[in-house]
Amino acid sequence: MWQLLRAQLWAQLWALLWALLWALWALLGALAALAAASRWSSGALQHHCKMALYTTCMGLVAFCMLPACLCRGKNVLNLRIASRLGRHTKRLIGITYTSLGGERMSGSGPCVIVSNHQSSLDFLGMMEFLPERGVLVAKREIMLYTGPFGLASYLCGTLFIDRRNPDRAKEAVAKFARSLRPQDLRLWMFPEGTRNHGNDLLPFKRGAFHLAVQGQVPIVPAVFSNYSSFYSKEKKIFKPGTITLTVLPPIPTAGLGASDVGPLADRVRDVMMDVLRAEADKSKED
Ligand SMILES: CCCCCCCCCCCCCC(=O)SCCNC(=O)CCNC(=O)[C@H](O)C(C)(C)COP(=O)(O)OP(=O)(O)OC[C@H]1O[C@@H](n2cnc3c(N)ncnc32)[C@H](O)[C@@H]1OP(=O)(O)O
Ligand SMILES: CCCCCCCC/C=C\CCCCCCCC(=O)OC[C@@H](O)COP(=O)(O)O
Repeated sequence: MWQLLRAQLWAQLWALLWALLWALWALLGALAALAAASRWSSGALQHHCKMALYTTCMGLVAFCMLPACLCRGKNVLNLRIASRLGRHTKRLIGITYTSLGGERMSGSGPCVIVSNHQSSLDFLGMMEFLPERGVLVAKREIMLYTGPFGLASYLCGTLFIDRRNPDRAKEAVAKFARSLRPQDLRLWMFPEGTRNHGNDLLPFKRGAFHLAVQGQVPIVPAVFSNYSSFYSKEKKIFKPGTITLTVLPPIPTAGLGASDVGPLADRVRDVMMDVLRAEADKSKED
């Protein structure tokens, strides 16, 4: 009797899971079709469809990688799975990536990569260019409030920052800095600390630079080209377009201490601003 009940329960669970998967599949197909069709209709519809498609794909990737991640446990190698699966989403939403100096990402050994942050699309850029043993920094809310994505981000060894508690954030940074060299990590961080849609850079937070100095690893500055001409959350546009990541030569931190962090951050911000300015001048000429 009990065995029959258990078998029935399993059968129901499987049926539910299959129904869920089919529903998701149908949802993805519908969103992709709408995103493609909306090319000829209002920009806002296209924006919403593509964003929904992007978020659903990332959620789905997170969901699908969970069994493998749970078996391996918390490990930065799990992020490779997200990168290999997640990067194909670019085709569905019409984004092409190119890079200049991309070989510097993995070639520099353990390092802190700092890049500008224009929108949530940058997560896709990170998946595209993720170096070997890459690991990300994220606000704590991502782990707490994004379901399977949050759990996957935890299992990928992400460094979570509690922005409402800077002392705790600094402690987490100092602890992580000690593992950069021993674990051969390339930590990718947004020194602006939040999204910035403009064609400039916000003042830099200091965490990334303390991390590099404490861990005695170089800083690798990387600049996503400004894509506000084809993607804008405010203007509700999301047309096809190309994003270029320019990776600059590593800036060493060997021998630097806490008092050097300010000038180091200013220097890195300056070289990144130069890239954005040069790109803006070039697109004016074209
Ligand atoms: C498919 C699914 C898979 C899942 C994959 C993974 C998903 C991941 C998602 C990825 C997408 C993610 C998307 C996202 O989530 S984007 C948001 C990500 N957040 C960040 O990247 C955080 C950036 N913020 C910082 O780095 C801040 O500096 C922190 C938070 C650390 C401190 O905040 P605070 O407000 O305090 O910062 P301040 O910089 O104004 O500095 C103030 C003073 O403190 C000094 N100070 C600073 N730091 C340190 C330190 N460490 N040791 C000693 N001192 C330190 C500093 O020198 C200054 O002093 P002085 O110099 O003026 O005397
Ligand atoms: C079974 C699957 C069901 C699907 C459900 C979908 C759930 C997926 C949830 C989340 C996917 C999000 C993917 C994009 C991640 C990008 C993160 C990001 O860019 O966060 C913003 C942060 O930088 C700065 O935030 P603030 O502007 O400072 O505040």
